[in-house]
Amino acid sequence: MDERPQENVKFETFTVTNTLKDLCLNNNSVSISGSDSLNSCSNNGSSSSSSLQDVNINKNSVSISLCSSVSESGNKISVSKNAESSDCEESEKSSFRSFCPSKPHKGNDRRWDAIQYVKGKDGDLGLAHFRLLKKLGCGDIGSVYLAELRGMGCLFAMKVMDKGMLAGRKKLLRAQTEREILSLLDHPFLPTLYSHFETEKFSCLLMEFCSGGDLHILRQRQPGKHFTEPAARFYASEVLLALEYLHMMGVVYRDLKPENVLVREDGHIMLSDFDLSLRCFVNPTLVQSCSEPSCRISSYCIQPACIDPACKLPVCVEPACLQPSCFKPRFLSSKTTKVKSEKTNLVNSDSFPVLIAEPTNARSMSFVGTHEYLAPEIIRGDGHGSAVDWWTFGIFLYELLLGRTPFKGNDNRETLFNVVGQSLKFTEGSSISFAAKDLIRGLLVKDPQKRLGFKRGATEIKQHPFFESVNWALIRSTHPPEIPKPIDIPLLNQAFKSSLPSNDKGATDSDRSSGPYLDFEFF
Ligand SMILES: Nc1ncnc2c1ncn2[C@@H]1O[C@H](COP(=O)(O)OP(=O)(O)OP(=O)(O)O)[C@@H](O)[C@H]1O
Repeated sequence: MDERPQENVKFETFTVTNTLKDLCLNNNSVSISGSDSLNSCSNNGSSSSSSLQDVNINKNSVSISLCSSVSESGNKISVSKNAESSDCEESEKSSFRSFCPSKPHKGNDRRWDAIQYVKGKDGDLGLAHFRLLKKLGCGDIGSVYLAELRGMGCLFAMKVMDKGMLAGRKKLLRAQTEREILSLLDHPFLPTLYSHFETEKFSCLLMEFCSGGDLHILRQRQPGKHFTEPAARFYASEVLLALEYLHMMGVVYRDLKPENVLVREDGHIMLSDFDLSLRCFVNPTLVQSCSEPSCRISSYCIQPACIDPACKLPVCVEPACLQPSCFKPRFLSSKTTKVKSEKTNLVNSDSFPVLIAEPTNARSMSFVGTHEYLAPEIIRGDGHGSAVDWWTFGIFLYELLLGRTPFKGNDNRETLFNVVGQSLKFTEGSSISFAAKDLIRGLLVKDPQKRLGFKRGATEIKQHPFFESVNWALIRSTHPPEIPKPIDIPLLNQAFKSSLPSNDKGATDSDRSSGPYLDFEFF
């Protein structure tokens, strides 16, 4: 199996956060509720110019020297190594119906009900409520286990993080960011955070379990180690919808790669791993878009529209044009006047309302991602926004279709130089369609402002001929290219028992999991 080096790089300078709790769009109204918080922001638009001067990378460390006029300082550098399920037993207990206002799409999910039932019965959740069946994998900030909620027959993926380790390795903020982002999400192709609980030693996230492995593993199993075009289109279109939703929620994902795209038991995907994501300020702005005279009123802002807390913009809504065809919700910052006016022009040139939800003005100077997937603007240290996700989407599609990434060098340093300086090439004789190549070329444009998706976000990409056959509204009903084998819980239980050390074989489940100091490494 071809292994990608498991390092992610992270060079963090600042984080702008936003808590957009709920964005609700329907035919007649746009309503946004939530609270914005600016946790720490030392750069919101200050000019910066950097060039890659020297990059030294070895197995365990990354050091980057930037010839830079970026004024932010105090930078931290850290290098990281790197189903929808029917598994719940139908039981009387699950007739307990939970109300989940923050995740309206989970209303009929039995796992919610099971969790609520146990919480209602026992108070808070704890490790003793679960039987850990298997270690699914291990990331930079924790290990993920397949966990069964005792007596309910529901499977979950439980991410367990050692709080001492997080504090010692200064990863508390990463863990907190991931948790905050997970708790915002309610989308079919993104993970559901069912619960979070703490023990004295561990912080545990309870998420949906994906039984189909990840797309990296699945790709290796394909003939020629690449997907057919219809299969690649299927996975890419679901990922695109997930990215679109994330951008709407003010999250720039920044870590797209096949390893982070998990396959649910129904064959649809789930994007995972948010600890490198950037939360940024989203500024929903209603912009007129129709040419009817009644709509010729300037932009509407429905929330103060500035990253800078000192900026006091009026809250204004002009009711005369609150018709569905008359506005487009946009997320724009007052800091990027040029971008804003370009976008407004673009919006006005369209005849149909289009949802565009791009925090393209968000700027981070962090050096994060996986080398082969890093966008040129991240490597150059130019500052980056949501367009990095469209770059990584291009690399992702290339890898699904061709079985390798386009700029891979002999080592990480060469890879980074290739990303910045080498032009895109397709393997001689590769049989991918013109539409696929054209889409990849549009996405892998080195200048983020000229990249497909920069101006109108996912909408622009969805309209590309490569996706012509995709019915976006019914994508969840599309038959996936592959459906994983169902999980055999009794077999897992048996494997779990035989994996116990011999002197533990007589121990009951409750013996093993009741204490707060459960040793997670015994698997
Ligand atoms: N919901 C899930 N269902 C099934 N397997 C999962 C799930 N979440 C994570 N995994 C598995 O657990 C492994 C560890 O995941 P985790 O998100 O902690 O770290 P990672 O993806 O390796 O990256 P990082 O180091 O950046 O956190 C993954 O490789 C994945 O295979």
